[in-house]
Amino acid sequence: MDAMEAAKTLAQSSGAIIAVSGTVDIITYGHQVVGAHNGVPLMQKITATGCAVTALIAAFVAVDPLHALEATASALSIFGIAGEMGMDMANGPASLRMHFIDSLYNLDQASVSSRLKITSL
Ligand SMILES: Nc1ncnc2c1ncn2[C@@H]1O[C@H](COP(=O)(O)OP(=O)(O)OP(=O)(O)O)[C@@H](O)[C@H]1O
Ligand SMILES: Cc1ncsc1CCO
Repeated sequence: MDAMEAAKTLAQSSGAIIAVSGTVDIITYGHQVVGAHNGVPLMQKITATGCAVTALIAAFVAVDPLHALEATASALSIFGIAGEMGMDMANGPASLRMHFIDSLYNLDQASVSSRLKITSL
C-alpha cells in the first residue's frame, strides 16, 4: 500500500486528519487528499524536522481548529518555504539548519505568496 492509500485508510478508521511528510506532504480526512509541495530534500538530513513541523501543525490547528486540514497544510507549507529560503543560503545540513530557522523567523507574506504550492492530489 502506498503512502496516500495508507493515509486515507488511517484517516477513515481513526477519524483523524493524517499528514505524511515527504517530497510532497500528503494531508487527508480520508477521501480528498491535499498535497503541500514546498520543501527541499536536505531537510531530511536535519534530525527532528519532522517533530518540529508537527509542533508547528499543532500551533496552526490551535489557532484555527475549525479548519484543521487547511491549518495542517498551511503549517507544512510554511515549514517547507522556510526550508527553500534557507537552502538558498546553505552549503550543507548544518548551515541549512541555521538558515532555515532564520528564514522561518523572518518569513513574510510576499515570500509565502510567491512560493506557496498546495494542490489537490
Ligand atoms: N524530499 C523532500 N523534498 C522536500 N521536502 C522534504 C523532503 N523530505 C522531507 N521534506 C520535508 O522535511 C520536513 C520533515 O520531513 P521528514 O520526512 O524528514 O520528517 P521525519 O523523517 O519525521 O523527521 P525526523 O525524524 O528527523 O523528525 C517536512 O516538512 C517535509 O515536507
Ligand atoms: C530524533 C529526535 N530528536 C529530537 S525529536 C526527535 C524525533 C524526531 O523528530
